[in-house]
Amino acid sequence: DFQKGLEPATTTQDGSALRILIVHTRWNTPIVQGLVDGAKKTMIEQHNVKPENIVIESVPGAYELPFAAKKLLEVSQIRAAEGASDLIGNVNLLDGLNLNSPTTSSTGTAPPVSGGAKGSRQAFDAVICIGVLIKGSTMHFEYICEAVSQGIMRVGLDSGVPVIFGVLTCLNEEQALSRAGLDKDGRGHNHGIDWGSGAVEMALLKNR
Ligand SMILES: O=c1[nH]c(NC[C@H](O)[C@H](O)[C@H](O)CO)c([N+](=O)[O-])c(=O)[nH]1
Repeated sequence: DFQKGLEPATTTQDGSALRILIVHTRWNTPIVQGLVDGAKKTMIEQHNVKPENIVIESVPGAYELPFAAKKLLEVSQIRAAEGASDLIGNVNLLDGLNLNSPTTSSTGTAPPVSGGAKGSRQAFDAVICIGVLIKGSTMHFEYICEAVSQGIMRVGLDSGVPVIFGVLTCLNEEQALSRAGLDKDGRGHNHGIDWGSGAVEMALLKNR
């Protein structure tokens, strides 16, 4: 069982250049929202991730998390490559980088990343998949937990982008509330905090 103080110690890291995707489910929404808020707040306040560089998407349930993470990662990587090709498209080999072109900034880097989820061309540096599975009276829970954990691991390994497993697999609602820091006696710990720190740490490791 979770014992306070055993979670991984985290120091502040420089997340200021990172773009992070959070995909969350629409099951057990008050608990999921607490976890999402914990991850987002930690990334912004402790690790200096820019709010406009945190993109939040939702899916019906935990079983949909791996597909959404895979798909949204792919789209972000294609858009980033398009951005780079726009830049390359403006290189006039005869006289070097055409710095007068409207699509390159004075430093000849890719077009300035316009803030916000839709406009940015920066690929995601990490994904956090957040969901809450609570056991019912059938084996449905076991099958989903296994499929989702294997699926999320596979997206990370296949894409080369770290995907944080932010899925609580609980035997009852009390366990879930405690792990989102929403339990009445306040003895719990919001695991979203650890997932936010983990996403920044693994994104920086990917970018080394
Ligand atoms: O996110 C969850 N999805 C759940 N089921 C839905 C599943 O994730 C898929 O959305 C559904 O099977 C359609 O693919 C849950 N339960 O069934 O208990 C649950 O607790 N949490």
